[in-house]
Amino acid sequence: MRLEARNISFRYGKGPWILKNFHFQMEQEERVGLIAPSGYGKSTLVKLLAGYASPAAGEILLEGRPLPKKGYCPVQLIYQHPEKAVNPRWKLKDTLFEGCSVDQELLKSMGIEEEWLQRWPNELSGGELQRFCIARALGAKTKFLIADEISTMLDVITQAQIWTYLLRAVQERKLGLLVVTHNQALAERICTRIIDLEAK
Ligand SMILES: Nc1ncnc2c1ncn2[C@@H]1O[C@H](COP(=O)(O)OP(=O)(O)OP(=O)(O)O)[C@@H](O)[C@H]1O
Repeated sequence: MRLEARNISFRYGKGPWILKNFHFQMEQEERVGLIAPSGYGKSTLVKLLAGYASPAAGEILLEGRPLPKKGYCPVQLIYQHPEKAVNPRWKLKDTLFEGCSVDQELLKSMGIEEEWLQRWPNELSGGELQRFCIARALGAKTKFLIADEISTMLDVITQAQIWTYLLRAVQERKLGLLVVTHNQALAERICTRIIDLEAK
């Protein structure tokens, strides 16, 4: 299965063009690293790829078709700040089961303790909360995962733990993985291909 941005252009309102006639494609078998200096449009591109925004021109295609307009999106985006990606007024069990059902085995494999489900988001550490967000993104219909600077705010031990869990899930479920990072060493370690937007 292929995820593709075909000749897309995008700008916020009447602002400058962030992406102009831009092409990107990756296969489900790939783990692609996307690197570029701050402000180059990495987060904008992944928002478009996951269907959170639409390009002004061009198309986002999954296996040659537009992303579904309703229901579960097979391209799931995980953000840098997990606390901004969950509703602070919902207990974690409600957040987790909002989009799709998540099986117990998956929770266990992500190191999520059942008791945590009864807690509020601010009662978990950043690393624990990020694991929730990853588990939430791993619905049965997910085909591509996009990780947008997901470990930047975490200490190195928690970073290693997060990537171990995530890469195991990607391998087991044969998901495509797109990793947005400023960390070239991380990209080289986990990715099968690296795209440098600055060099494009
Ligand atoms: N909601 C928005 N409204 C207006 N401009 C925006 C918005 N979000 C981002 N931008 C602008 O779009 C450009 C690209 O931003 P984007 O966040 O995609 O870059 P990035 O490469 O992910 O940067 P970083 O590495 O710092 O996260 C920046 O100039 C930014 O100021």
